[in-house]
Amino acid sequence: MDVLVVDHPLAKARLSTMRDARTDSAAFRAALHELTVMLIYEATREAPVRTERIHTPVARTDAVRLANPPLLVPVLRAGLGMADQAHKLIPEAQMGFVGLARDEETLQPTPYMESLPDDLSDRPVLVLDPMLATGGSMEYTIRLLTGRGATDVTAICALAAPEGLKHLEDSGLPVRVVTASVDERLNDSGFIVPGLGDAGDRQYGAR
Ligand SMILES: O=P(O)(O)OC[C@H]1O[C@H](OP(=O)(O)OP(=O)(O)O)[C@H](O)[C@@H]1O
Ligand SMILES: O=c1cc[nH]c(=O)[nH]1
Ligand SMILES: [Mg+2]
Repeated sequence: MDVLVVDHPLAKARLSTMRDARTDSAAFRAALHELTVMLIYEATREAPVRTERIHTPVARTDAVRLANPPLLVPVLRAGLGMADQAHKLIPEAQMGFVGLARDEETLQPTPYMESLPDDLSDRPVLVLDPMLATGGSMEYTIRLLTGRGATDVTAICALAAPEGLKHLEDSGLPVRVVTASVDERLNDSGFIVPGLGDAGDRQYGAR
């Protein structure tokens, strides 16, 4: 499985703000917005493009556009904090939504919302979720997508745990991961260490 770690100093700085327990909700959301721009920018570096001839005020030249704009899929709640920034970078993208809440006893994802196009064949998909912990929520989401024909899925995460990456790799699903950090491990409660806590609660308050 292809894993790209975006360890640019500016990405590390935003992630450090998110990790710091003193960072309040507004500052946490702002840092996630800025980090999302960097993650999407790197994730789409090799995206196929098409060209068309345009006129500048001075001469004719080639204009470059994405050949096949992706579907963006934020995983609620925490992934909502990445949706607007991703959409600003790729304004021609469509957006689907998946709502999952991890059961904190069993660590299994409980679905509560799904709004996706029926046919995703030939369409790249960017799944937006800041946290890849056990990998259960991402696996659930990717199975929804591959069930609709998706074959080109990229998971965009602020943080990934080694356990979650292994889980996805073992699943055999067609996914690439772009993250700002692969952290040390999960703790006994399934939280990423050192991590940043609960990314949903830190943006929106405790459920
Ligand atoms: O890899 P996993 O072990 O499945 O954990 C990761 C999931 O946990 C968080 O969501 P959470 O269930 O806390 O919901 P929230 O976004 O509403 O807080 C996170 O945003 C992921 O979706
Ligand atoms: O560390 C973690 C693990 C799962 N979900 C989170 O929001 N944080
Ligand atoms: Mg949460």
